[in-house]
Amino acid sequence: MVHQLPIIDFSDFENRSSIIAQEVLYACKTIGFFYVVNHSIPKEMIQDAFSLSKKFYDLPLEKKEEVSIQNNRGYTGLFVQKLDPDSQKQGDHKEAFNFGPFIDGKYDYPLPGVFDTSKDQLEQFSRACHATIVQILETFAIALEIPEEEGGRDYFSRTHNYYEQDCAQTLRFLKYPKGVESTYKEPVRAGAHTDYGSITLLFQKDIGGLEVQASRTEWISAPVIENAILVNVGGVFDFWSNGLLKSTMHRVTHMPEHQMFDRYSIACFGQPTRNTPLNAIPSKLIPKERPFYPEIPEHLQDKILTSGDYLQLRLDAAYENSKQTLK
Ligand SMILES: O=C(O)CCC(=O)C(=O)O
Ligand SMILES: [Fe+2]
Repeated sequence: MVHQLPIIDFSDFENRSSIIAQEVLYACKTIGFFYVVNHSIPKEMIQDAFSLSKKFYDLPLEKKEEVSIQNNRGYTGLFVQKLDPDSQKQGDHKEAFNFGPFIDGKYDYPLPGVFDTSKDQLEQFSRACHATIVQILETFAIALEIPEEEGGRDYFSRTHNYYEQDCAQTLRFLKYPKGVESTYKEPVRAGAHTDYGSITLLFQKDIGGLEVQASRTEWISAPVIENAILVNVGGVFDFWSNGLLKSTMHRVTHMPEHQMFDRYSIACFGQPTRNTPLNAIPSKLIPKERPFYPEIPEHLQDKILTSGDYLQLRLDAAYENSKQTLK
């Protein structure tokens, strides 16, 4: 069993890519989570994103509700999302705002004024996240030894083109408001779940609370590590790789400091463009047989799903009362 999440150094990426790729593959075959240090997203850019997030959450509720979630973009209030519908009575005790991509300052979903006036900053951050996701996708292709004629190290990253019309990357600002114990009775603040996309980047600020499932019965903490990005494999990759890359359950639990302090985090969910078929990956390391995936209906288990099909199945399960149709 893994007792601590691995920390992988991405410095000098071009020269060290094959060593980094082996470390990433090992982490993803075992616990499915790792921290990246010496990544290429400037510290100030991350701090500025957190400041912007706070500015939005400080708005009155009515203002936030004017941009309520539609097509998986926009604001979700407290208790709306239920990440673990089988065991949660109430929804998650958190607020979230989902952004899609920004293309040269343009976006096609409702944005409140605080974000619209900072759209250049948001675009830079969203693209910096995308660049880091691309690096990680390259490490997958290198470690899986995808043949050159199949696309080599670009095999996965070419399906995540930021410029494509249907680029589905989701950037998400999260807030877990302080003082929860008195009003909220669930044992967790965000239910146990696996992510839906390909790769998730998570930025935590000051306050921990995230836990990762290390075995059937044990959870280990994923503490805040200064200047590190926490990375995990999402459901798309677990399914696409026939279970080689693990999309591991995680949750946000109560911690004593949550009484006194709001917890902010930022997630960026990489997602292959929606029409990407999740068909056999050309690598001898990929298992031939696909394991059973409980989140996929019986009749679709052996079918080649597209990335969009997969995402829609997961969204249907998570937002039981407000259907999030993808465009
Ligand atoms: O807020 C966190 O630390 C985790 C959020 C998360 O797991 C998610 O939104 O999928
Ligand atoms: Fe998650």
